[in-house]
Amino acid sequence: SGPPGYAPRQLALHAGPLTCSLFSSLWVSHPPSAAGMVSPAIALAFIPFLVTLIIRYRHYFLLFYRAVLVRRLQDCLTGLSREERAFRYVLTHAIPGDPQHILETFDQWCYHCEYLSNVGPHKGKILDRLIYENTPLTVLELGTYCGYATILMAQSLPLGARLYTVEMDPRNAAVAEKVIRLAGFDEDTVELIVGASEEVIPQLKEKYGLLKADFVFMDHWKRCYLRDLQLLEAHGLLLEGATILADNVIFPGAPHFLQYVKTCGKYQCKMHRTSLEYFRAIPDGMAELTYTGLA
Ligand SMILES: C[S@@+](CC[C@H](N)C(=O)[O-])C[C@H]1O[C@@H](n2cnc3c(N)ncnc32)[C@H](O)[C@@H]1O
Repeated sequence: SGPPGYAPRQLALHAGPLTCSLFSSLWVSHPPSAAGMVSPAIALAFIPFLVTLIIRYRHYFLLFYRAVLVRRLQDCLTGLSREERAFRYVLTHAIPGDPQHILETFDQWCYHCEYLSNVGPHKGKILDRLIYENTPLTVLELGTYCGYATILMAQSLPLGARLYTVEMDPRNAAVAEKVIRLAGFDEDTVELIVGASEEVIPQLKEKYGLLKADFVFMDHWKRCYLRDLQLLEAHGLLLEGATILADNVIFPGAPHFLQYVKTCGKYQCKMHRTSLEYFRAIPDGMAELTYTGLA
């Protein structure tokens, strides 16, 4: 799951070299006139290129439209953040105390109203299955957002297990706190920590009593994945055999993180190829790691 702004970045990555070479060849053969005007013939020559670009990357344009443009417009019109708007919808449509119904209500909102970067129903199944198979007692989530994945995991935890979830944005954390309590999870089961992961991780043992995690869900900013995994290792917070599930490693991607986990010798890696939350046409993946404690 990723924040708005990914679509243009992804587009620039794909379209950049092609656009540049096209522009530079046109520049050489037809430099702009003194008035700085591009001739209509050259402008016309671009139309097929633009149409091809739009068709090829239509799903990324749609993502940009829904995640950025609609969001900005609604923010101005309502004076609320989109996460607060989603919470209002959930509050009026979901059954309190029923986590599954709350998740489905979020999904309805995301498919029919506005885009949210929850893990979503398809990748959610992978997460749910791993929690079910591993029966972890101590779970750490990095990036709570609205609490979607938090309640998805919490509902499958074995009795006596504890989930710590870390969110740095206080507005998102306020929404998540309400969602988690609406779903019926108390502070003994789910503890929401408001702060940036790089500050919270070093304090997990002493301040929060998290000695070692046997399941980690990484779903915050992708550029933080590698740094935070190494922080977890350095502070001895990973139990041998722990599972780490990292979302969005294909879109928007976390190449340095993937390179590290594949080469450092401390992890067994498996890739779950899937699609971006609420966008079946955009490929994405989740990396499942098993910490061997070696190397
Ligand atoms: C993709 S959303 C998380 C989605 C959530 N896991 C779910 O599936 O419902 C990413 C969230 O991570 C938070 N975040 C990003 N970097 C962070 C960091 N370094 N520490 C804590 N939270 C972070 C953002 O504020 C955002 O709310």
